[in-house]
Amino acid sequence: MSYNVNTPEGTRDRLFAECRERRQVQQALTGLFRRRSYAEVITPEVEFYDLFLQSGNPMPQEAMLKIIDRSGKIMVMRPDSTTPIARVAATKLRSVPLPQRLYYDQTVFRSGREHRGGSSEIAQCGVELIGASGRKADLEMIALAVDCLRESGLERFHIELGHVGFFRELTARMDMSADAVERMRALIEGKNFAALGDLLEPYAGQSAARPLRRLSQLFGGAEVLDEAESLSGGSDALDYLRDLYAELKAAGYERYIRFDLGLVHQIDYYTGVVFRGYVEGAGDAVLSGGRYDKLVEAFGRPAQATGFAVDVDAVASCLPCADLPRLELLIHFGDGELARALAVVDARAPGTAELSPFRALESTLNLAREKGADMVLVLENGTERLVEV
Ligand SMILES: N[C@@H](Cc1c[nH]c[nH+]1)C(=O)O
Repeated sequence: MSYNVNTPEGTRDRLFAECRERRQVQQALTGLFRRRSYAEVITPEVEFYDLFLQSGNPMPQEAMLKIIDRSGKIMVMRPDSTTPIARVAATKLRSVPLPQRLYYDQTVFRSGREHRGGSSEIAQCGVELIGASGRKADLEMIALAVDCLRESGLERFHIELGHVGFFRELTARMDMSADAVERMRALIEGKNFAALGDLLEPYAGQSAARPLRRLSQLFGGAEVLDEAESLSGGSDALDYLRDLYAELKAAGYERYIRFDLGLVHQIDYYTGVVFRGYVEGAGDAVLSGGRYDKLVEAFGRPAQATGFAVDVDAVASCLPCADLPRLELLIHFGDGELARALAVVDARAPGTAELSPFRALESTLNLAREKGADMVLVLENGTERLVEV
């Protein structure tokens, strides 16, 4: 393998149309965030590893890309934006009144996604609503998640709502080690029905074993709340989801909302409603978020919060391909004609005209043929003429 020509695993060059599509989605999302009064923050690309241990691990430590600095400290390429933003809200923005609405447009780095064809560099646009608890803040966030995907140009998508409290309520009723609960969480998250059944086998006599076993299959329309209710015998988390649904329905968001009670999330900091956005026909989530009421407090400022991030490239890949402009005109200009030549380029649609670097007109004409341009504009001694290629 040559290190000169290959990029590291999980990374790649992105060219032309892909860049345009990414920018288009970023513009749509950040425009919407600003309209809803979110202000931008940019956090460092490299952070101390310890930062991410502050309130549980947001992800397995082997997923973080590590760097050792000069003094031997372990640093990581930003694996998540929510944790650094919680740090900022609790420190630099400590005296700014709550709630704070913050947004970001930055990359996170997570390795281990390569084997599924995924990238280690994930361009995210996200929001954090810090210092707001309860249903109004959750409703604002879920409505914004729907509006984001609509604003990006997607039509066939939905947001799946879950609640980590439901899983917690059920596991609290189980006599089970913390380790087994964690293993169970991973199996539910991965919708690994068979292994989940095996894990729960020895606990079959306990009352919450049956709903836990069904958890990874409890997804779909609002009817899954009824099924979950009859399996579990009722739960505060389910009542809360029902209440949110009624309000979202009244606001016209009903067609975008589904439920997945098996959404028990790998990221550790969630404490309440969690949600993911899916585009029909595409496998992985394009949006992910939820309520995290303890993370900001871990940095010294009690503040309940909620937020989400959009995977910009995942959204872009679901949109129709952007048409790249075609070069139509080359400009062949003589001495003293630079300003006029640039004025012609600037006046035309971007990407449709460019300057020829050659002195001889014949070379410019050859270049025009090679690049497929239709015309050459010759600017010489204050005159201009068009030459067909
Ligand atoms: N940081 C989360 C998304 C999120 C933002 N706020 C809350 N959750 C992620 O990358 O999946």
